[in-house]
Amino acid sequence: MGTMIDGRWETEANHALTENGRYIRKDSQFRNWVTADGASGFPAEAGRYHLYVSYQCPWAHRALLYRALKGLQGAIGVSIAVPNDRRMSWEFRDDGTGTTEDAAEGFAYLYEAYAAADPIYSGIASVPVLWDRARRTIVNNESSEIIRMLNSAFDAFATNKQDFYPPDLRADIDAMNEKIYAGLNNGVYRCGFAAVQAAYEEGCRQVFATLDALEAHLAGARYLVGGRITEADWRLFITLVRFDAVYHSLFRCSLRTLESYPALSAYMRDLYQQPGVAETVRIDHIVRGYFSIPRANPSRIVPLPPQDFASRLSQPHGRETMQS
Ligand SMILES: N[C@@H](CCC(=O)N[C@@H](CS)C(=O)NCC(=O)O)C(=O)O
Repeated sequence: MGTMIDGRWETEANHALTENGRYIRKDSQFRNWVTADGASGFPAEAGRYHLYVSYQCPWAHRALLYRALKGLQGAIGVSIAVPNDRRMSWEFRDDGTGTTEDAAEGFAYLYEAYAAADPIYSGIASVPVLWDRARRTIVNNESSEIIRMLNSAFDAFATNKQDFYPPDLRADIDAMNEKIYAGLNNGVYRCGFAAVQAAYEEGCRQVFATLDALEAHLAGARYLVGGRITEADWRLFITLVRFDAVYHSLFRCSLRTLESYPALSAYMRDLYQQPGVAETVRIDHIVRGYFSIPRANPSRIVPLPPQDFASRLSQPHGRETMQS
């Protein structure tokens, strides 16, 4: 898939992904913050910041979701990558399926943004990227931080000022996030990218132990924390919505389908039906992108996307009357 070494894209090079057969995710390297008051050097402004994303990627999906939920489409632009094998890193081109050229900077490939931000950058060129058009640099490439910025720093331009990380629920949200990250968001990757049997089995059991616990919790509560939709729900949603189409099959999360969990699948429909969410879910890009990852699928034959996906997610969820 290639990677960046000293500011150049190297098609044949790869950074180590596993240790003792276990998949290890590296920390993101650009960690600046946009703030409402600009004290960080990156003041929130309309038209200044831009998101580089792919509909395939669950981490990028977090950023796209927040842009839609907060009504920031008018203030923050977006470039949508082609969900291909990333031989040259993520590519920006209109392939007729909803991908785009890069209207902000004219980058053909995402590595160009990383090289512009740091001429000696080494590491993966990942989405999402929050890009500053004024300083021509990457502000941040860590989705968990990008969504916190979109949640509050841009409220002067947001059509929805709802706070998904309210102060009174922060400790509970953080605790829930940790479980969901280890057991699911990253847990499915520990299954899919394990290099030895024992690492895969350990990852797979953790994924389903986490799903089982969430099923029990969501049978008695409409949302994860505090009886309202919070960041924890959105961070769970992006993994659930991919589960049956790619994690169950390609990543060998094989014990059960998500659809066989009644509470979790109704909960997923509930979130999918919130305003603005459905447009951010492109199951065709998700399937094509994951099955184009060479180390996960050497033949790169892409299955046809699941039938009636959007209409099944639009069915009644029956959770409106739940007490908490
Ligand atoms: N920690 C990052 C992870 C982002 C990430 O892993 N993105 C993947 C796509 S799902 C990527 O762009 N990978 C590029 C590559 O592996 O070359 C975040 O949450 O923002």
